[in-house]
Amino acid sequence: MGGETPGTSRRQLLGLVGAGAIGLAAGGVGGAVATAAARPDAHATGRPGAGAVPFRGTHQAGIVTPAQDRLHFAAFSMNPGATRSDLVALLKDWTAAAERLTRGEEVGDGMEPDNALLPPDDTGEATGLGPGNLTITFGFGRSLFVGRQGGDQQGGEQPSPDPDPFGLRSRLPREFEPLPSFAFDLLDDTQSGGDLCVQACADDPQIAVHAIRNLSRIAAGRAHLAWSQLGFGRTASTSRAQDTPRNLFGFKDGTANVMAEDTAGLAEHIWVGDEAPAWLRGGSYLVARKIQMTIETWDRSSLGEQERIFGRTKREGAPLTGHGEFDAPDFAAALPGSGEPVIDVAAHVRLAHPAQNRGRRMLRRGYNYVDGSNGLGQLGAGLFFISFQRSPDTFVRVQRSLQPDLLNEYIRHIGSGLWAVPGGIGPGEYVGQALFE
Ligand SMILES: C=CC1=C(C)c2cc3[nH]c(cc4nc(cc5[nH]c(cc1n2)c(C)c5CCC(=O)O)C(CCC(=O)O)=C4C)c(C)c3C=C
Ligand SMILES: [Fe+2]
Repeated sequence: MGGETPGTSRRQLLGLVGAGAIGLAAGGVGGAVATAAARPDAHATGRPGAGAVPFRGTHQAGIVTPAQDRLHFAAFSMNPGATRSDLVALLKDWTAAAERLTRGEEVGDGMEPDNALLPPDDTGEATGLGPGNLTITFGFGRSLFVGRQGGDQQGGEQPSPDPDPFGLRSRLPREFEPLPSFAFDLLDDTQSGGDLCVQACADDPQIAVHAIRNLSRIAAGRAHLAWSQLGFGRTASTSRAQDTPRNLFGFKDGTANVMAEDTAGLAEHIWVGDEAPAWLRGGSYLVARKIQMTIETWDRSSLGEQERIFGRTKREGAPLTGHGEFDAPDFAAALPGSGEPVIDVAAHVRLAHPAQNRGRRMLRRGYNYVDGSNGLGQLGAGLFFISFQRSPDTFVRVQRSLQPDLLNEYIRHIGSGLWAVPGGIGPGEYVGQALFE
C-alpha cells in the first residue's frame, strides 16, 4: 500500500483516454474512471461536494478554514520496531494521499487494480462525492520525540523502552510538556494520546470517514489506528462569514472565537513563532478533549440556571449584561439591590474569558458527538473539544481557571490529547519535512 504515483496517475490517464474515445459530449465518462480529476468541472459546478480547500499553504488547512460540519478525528500509534525511515516514508505517503483526497481524487491507483485479484488502492465509498471541502490536518505527539513513558496518556499502548525511537529527542520544543491532570478528569486511556493525530473535516461524513479509513490502510505495517472519534454539527465558527452554531446544551458556541479574518490575533495567539524550532513555526498546538455532557440532567435544569451557568442568554447568545450576541460582557455589572454580579463569579464565560487568563486566547474548532446510549436510557453525548493555540500552556491556564466552573456539574472530560501541528506544506514537500532535515 501507499505507493503514490506523482503527477497524473495511470487511472487518470485511462479516464482521459476513455472519455476521449467514447465522446465527452455524449456524457460518456465511464463510471469507474469518473474521479474529480477526470472531471475538472467537479470543483466548479456549485453542486454539493464541489468545494475544495488547497492542501498546501503557509499553514496547514483545517485550522482557520471555515469549520466544516463533519469530523473524523484519529490518533495513530507507531508500530513496535518502526524506524525513523518508516516514519518518514509514512509521512510522504500520507502527504501524497491527503493531497489527492482533498481534491476529491481516489488514492493511489484508485478503485481498480491492474490485477483483479488484488484489493483496490482506494476503498471507493467517496468516489463521485467530490472534495466536500475536505481538510486533513496532521499533528505529532510528544511520544514521537521521547518514546512512550509511564504516565503519558497514550491510547492504552504499552510504554516503549526506547527513549528516542525516531532520533527526534533533540528536536522536542521546550514548551511541549505533557498536559497535567485536571480536577474532575476521568480520562480513559483508550481514547487519549497518540504518536500522531489526523483531523479530517468535511461537509459530508462519508468523505471524512473515507479519508481516515484510507490513511489508516496506507499506514499498515508502520502505524495503526489507536482510537478515533466522529463528530457532527461544528460547535465553533472560525470565520465571520459563518453563523454561530449551537452545542448539545442548546447554546450558541464559538461566539468569542479567534476568527480567520483576525490576522493579528492569529499571529499573537495561534501560530507558533520564533520561540519554537523552525519545523514548528507557522504551526500550532492542537488539544483535543472528549467531554461527556449529561444532557438528561441538563434538560431538567431551569432556563435561568442554564443561562447563569454560561453567563449568556440561550436564544441570542448575548452576555447577561448585554443584548446582542457580540456585545462585550461586563463582568463588573452588579444587580441593583443585592449587589450580586450579573454574570456569576463561576459562570463559564467569565472563567474562560481572556480577562481571567492573562489575555490568553485559543481558536476553538470542536464538534458535537453522540456515541449511542447506555442501558439507563441516557445518550453517550458530548462535545469533542478541539482547540489550537500557540502554546500548550494557554490551554492549561484556561482549563485550570475553569476548575470552579458551574458547568462542571454537567460535564466530564473522558479523553485527551496534545499534538504539535507543523506549519504549512510547501510545493513538493511532505508534512513535517523540516523536522527530519
Ligand atoms: C479549556 C478550554 C475550554 C473548555 C474545555 C470548554 C468547554 C466547554 N465550553 C462549552 C460551551 C461554551 N463555551 C463558551 C465560551 C468559551 N469557552 C472557552 C474555553 C473552553 N470551553 C473559551 C476560551 C470561551 C470564550 C470565552 C470568551 O472569550 O468570552 C461559550 C459561550 C459562547 C462562545 O464564546 O463560544 C459556550 C456556550 C461547553 C458546552 C463545554 C464543554 C462541554
Ligand atoms: Fe467553553
